[in-house]
Amino acid sequence: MTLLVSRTVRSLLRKTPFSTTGTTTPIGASIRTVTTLQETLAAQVPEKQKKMAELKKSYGSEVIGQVTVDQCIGGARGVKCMLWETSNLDPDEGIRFRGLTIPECQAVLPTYSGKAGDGEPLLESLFWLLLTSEVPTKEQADSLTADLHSRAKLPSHVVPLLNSLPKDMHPMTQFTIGLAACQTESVFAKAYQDGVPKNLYHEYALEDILSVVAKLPEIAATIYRNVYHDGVVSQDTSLDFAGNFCRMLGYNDPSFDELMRLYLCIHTDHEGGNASAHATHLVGSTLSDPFLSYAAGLNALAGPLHGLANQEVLKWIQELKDKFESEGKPVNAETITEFAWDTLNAKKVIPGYGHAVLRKTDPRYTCQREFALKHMPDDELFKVVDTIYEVMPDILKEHGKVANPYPNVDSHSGVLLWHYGFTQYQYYTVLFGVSRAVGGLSQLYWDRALGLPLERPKSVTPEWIWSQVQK
Ligand SMILES: CC(=O)SCCNC(=O)CCNC(=O)[C@H](O)C(C)(C)COP(=O)(O)OP(=O)(O)OC[C@H]1O[C@@H](n2cnc3c(N)ncnc32)[C@H](O)[C@@H]1OP(=O)(O)O
Ligand SMILES: O=C([O-])CC(=O)C(=O)O
Repeated sequence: MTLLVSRTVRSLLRKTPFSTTGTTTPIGASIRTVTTLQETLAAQVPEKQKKMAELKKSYGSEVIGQVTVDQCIGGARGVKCMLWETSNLDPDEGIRFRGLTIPECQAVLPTYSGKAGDGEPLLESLFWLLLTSEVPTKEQADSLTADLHSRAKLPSHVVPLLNSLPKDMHPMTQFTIGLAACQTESVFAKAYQDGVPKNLYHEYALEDILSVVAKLPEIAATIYRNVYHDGVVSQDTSLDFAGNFCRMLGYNDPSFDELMRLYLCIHTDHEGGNASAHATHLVGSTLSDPFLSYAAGLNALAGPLHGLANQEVLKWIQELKDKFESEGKPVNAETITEFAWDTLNAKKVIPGYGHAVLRKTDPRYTCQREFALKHMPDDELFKVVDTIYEVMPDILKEHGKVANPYPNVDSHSGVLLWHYGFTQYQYYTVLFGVSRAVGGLSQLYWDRALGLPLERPKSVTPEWIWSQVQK
């Protein structure tokens, strides 16, 4: 540790990649006593680059899969064609972040109180884990909190731009506009224009990645306060990222802070193939900077088959309640079953159910259910969600089409927010978007550090497929 600390101090005295003055300003605050994120990563990069070169040189021509016509036409399900460092998704077990399941993360990652297991992990802890594959100390997580707070200020043109947007523009549209407008701050884009060599791209990418994650809460909170409240965003930077974000949104309840920590952690990453992560990775592979790359990710997240499903779930539940309450009927297993069949017979999807990879209940659903059992066991909407869970898998099995009849993350997140008075469900996907940046952009760092190339798979025409299958 002593050795590492002195190396940290030495490295702080080098010229930072984004310094325009050539001075020896240290990179952040409170980092002299801990090994910083930047240093941890800098120490890992050469070894990872070496391993990657070795993998390519020794095994580059090994076959790891094949592609069927179904997969080619059917959205590339199961095709192994993307490298993803930060997490892996097992169809039965669900997500592992750098090898750790959600309960394992909850057991080992630093929390707000400082004690692992005492409350939900800090988003900063998970960000550190995803980037470095190491569990940080509380001091390291705190140093990242300080670094993110120090980068949070938006460029002066962004809040006026957000204020000028129509209040009925969807919050996700406003969110991508706000983020794209922050791209004026990209040090990666500037470095590229200045001709920086490619072996240094990842250093500039990291600067942008931290800045994007840091700036998202204020963009998100400005939209929320503008659309639903008075437009005023307050802050409390003595808190962690999630706690401060709750204050910015206008919530001041330690239990809601804990929910936000859980929410932000579990939505970060879901391996690489999901649409928002994939879009970020794809756009980043053109050497578009992290601001623009993640704006692409947000646009993917805004689709109802992906992140927007969380708003659709709440809408579905409200419509269900309205229908049966107006008919003087209770919301129970029987009426939910009736409403589900109405939805399916109208050829619409049941939002929050099914998954492209998972084949069991999403562990992100399970941990949210556990949060509800602990914090709001008697909540009316939680009971509705629980009853939906009792009946829906059998309905979907009987329907006979879905590969996975079980709930995904979006099925539960909304009712937890609703319990705390956060009822503006059109906004819910923005919260998802604040979180997904952490996973998608952690990978983007490694994309640049490992020198991954432009992504450009081969497309084929239907005629070509016919010619192949009829050979
Ligand atoms: C964070 C996330 O992105 S999690 C996913 C959030 N999205 C949702 O909850 C929306 C509802 N779910 C769905 O639409 C799907 O399950 C998806 C998009 C998540 C996965 O899609 P796929 O991998 O194609 O699912 P699957 O192989 O099971 O689809 C087979 C058929 O079942 C249908 N199906 C799948 N899930 C559902 C559902 N929840 N309700 C009704 N039908 C469904 C599909 O539309 C498809 O129908 P088709 O043959 O007429 O085209
Ligand atoms: O993995 C997927 O395809 C969708 C999903 O659950 C996520 O992105 O969180």
